[in-house]
Amino acid sequence: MSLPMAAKSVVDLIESSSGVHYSGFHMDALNKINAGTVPPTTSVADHMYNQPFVIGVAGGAAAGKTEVCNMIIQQLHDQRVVVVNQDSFYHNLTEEELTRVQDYNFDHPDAFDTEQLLGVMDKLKHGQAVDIPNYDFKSYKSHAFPARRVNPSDVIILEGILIFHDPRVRELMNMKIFVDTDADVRLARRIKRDTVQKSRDIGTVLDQYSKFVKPAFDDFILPTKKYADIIIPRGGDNHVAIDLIVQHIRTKLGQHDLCKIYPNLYVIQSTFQIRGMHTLIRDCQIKTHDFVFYSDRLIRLVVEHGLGHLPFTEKQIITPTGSVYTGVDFCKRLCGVSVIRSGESMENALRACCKGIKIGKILIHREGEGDNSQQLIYEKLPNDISDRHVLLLDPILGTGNSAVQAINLLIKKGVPESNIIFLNLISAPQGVHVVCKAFPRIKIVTSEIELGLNKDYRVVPGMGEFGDRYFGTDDDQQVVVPSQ
Ligand SMILES: Nc1ncnc2c1ncn2[C@@H]1O[C@H](COP(=O)(O)OP(=O)(O)O)[C@@H](O)[C@H]1O
Ligand SMILES: Nc1ccn([C@@H]2O[C@H](COP(=O)(O)O)[C@@H](O)[C@H]2O)c(=O)n1
Ligand SMILES: [Mg+2]
Repeated sequence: MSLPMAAKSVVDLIESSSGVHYSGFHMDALNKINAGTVPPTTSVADHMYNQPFVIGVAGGAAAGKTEVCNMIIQQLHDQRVVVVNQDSFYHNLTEEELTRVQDYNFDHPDAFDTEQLLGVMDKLKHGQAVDIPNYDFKSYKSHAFPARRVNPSDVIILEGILIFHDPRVRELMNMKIFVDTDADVRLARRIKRDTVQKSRDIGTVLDQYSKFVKPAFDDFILPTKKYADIIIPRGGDNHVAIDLIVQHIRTKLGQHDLCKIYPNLYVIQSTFQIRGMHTLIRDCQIKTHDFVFYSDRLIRLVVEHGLGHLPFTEKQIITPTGSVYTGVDFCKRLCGVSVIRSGESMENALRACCKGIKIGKILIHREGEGDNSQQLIYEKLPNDISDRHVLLLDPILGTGNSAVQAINLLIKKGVPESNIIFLNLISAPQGVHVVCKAFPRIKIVTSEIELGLNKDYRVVPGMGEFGDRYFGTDDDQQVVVPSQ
């Protein structure tokens, strides 16, 4: 698919994204677009997908790597996380090797099929599902059990004793963790695990340990500790380390690439609740009352987040226990401005948060579809707006043309650019570029960044004509349902 020049930079940007949600856009949607059943967008390339956040977890055998991975997964409960174990890529043994399995070194880098692992990671990073062998430690075979289907995810954890050994594998990782557990503890756990789970006798376990496991740890595993970004002593017992790691991953996942380019763009932290609400209101089949209910919930979150960016002053009060509480006082010089008509859907949430707030209005007419097709029709703003912080309300940022008109008007009225906070439910990258480039000091708060704009300059995946859907005037609206 060829791309217009203007859209290319957005595609490049999206390609390099480190993984926040692009409005639930997935490969099947891309396939439909390629098949012509969904209108193409101005910013879709064949290789567009979310780049997962890849975490490497290395450490000696029985150090607690799996335990650490499980704890990370549990704490990242609102993200799609998948673990890829290096064990899955053990080479199958030849008949001869099988007869003398006690002489086989399972702790040597050559025991693993690293090319296959790289192939799997390449597919996952390109948004494709993969089938990963399910290695059987008892029969030493990688095809004894059915393969495990792994879908592309927000976070991929690559776990294994020698996962830092090959530089090509290391390069895939955004974060490297080394689980550093005392050798005696590792040996004790290994004896227990191998005798109970693998039904091996203790003599065999100890022979393998002294012949291969310990030397390989010293020669190959320990030397990779230097590549780690984080070393976790005591493995899964180290709750502080796990908490810090999870916090870091959350920050990275929440940091959209656009946010890195434009520090004044704030995408609210995605949770299952937020994605669930987006799923509902984006659904073309939803009933008006549900659309309003879930839009209101999301709008409230955006408004609350936006209010958090207002300046504050310190305030001390006395609590009923007679204690002094040092808190903050809300910013009082504040008003809202809604862009008619969809912006009016955000007024209730603003009123609910800011008692008695003044709300002005701007009506911009969209004439034609291209650039510079907007016309200011009406405005009614508080007289003293230049002294106020302004929360500009428009649920959808598309091309950015209306937003630029509205912001220009506010600036003409004397509002300092840095006093404007633009609140959206969804924002197209194109609009973000246009607004942030024209007004680098305003803040944009949004709940999701969209894939882009279609040939009609409509936001996709989008949610249609927001005002019509919210105010129930969308009865005769055509809905394009992509064929399956
Ligand atoms: N913090 C811990 N306390 C007690 N036992 C643990 C702990 N972490 C792991 N284990 C046990 O030790 C064994 C090895 O842990 P595992 O996480 O599978 O290690 P690895 O994946 O590094 O080989 C398992 O049987 C596991 O249940
Ligand atoms: N057939 C096999 C294959 C591997 N091992 C041992 O497993 C250890 C790696 O797994 P971890 O979960 O502990 O990382 C490694 O030390 C191999 O010796 C085995 O015993 N049998
Ligand atoms: Mg393990």
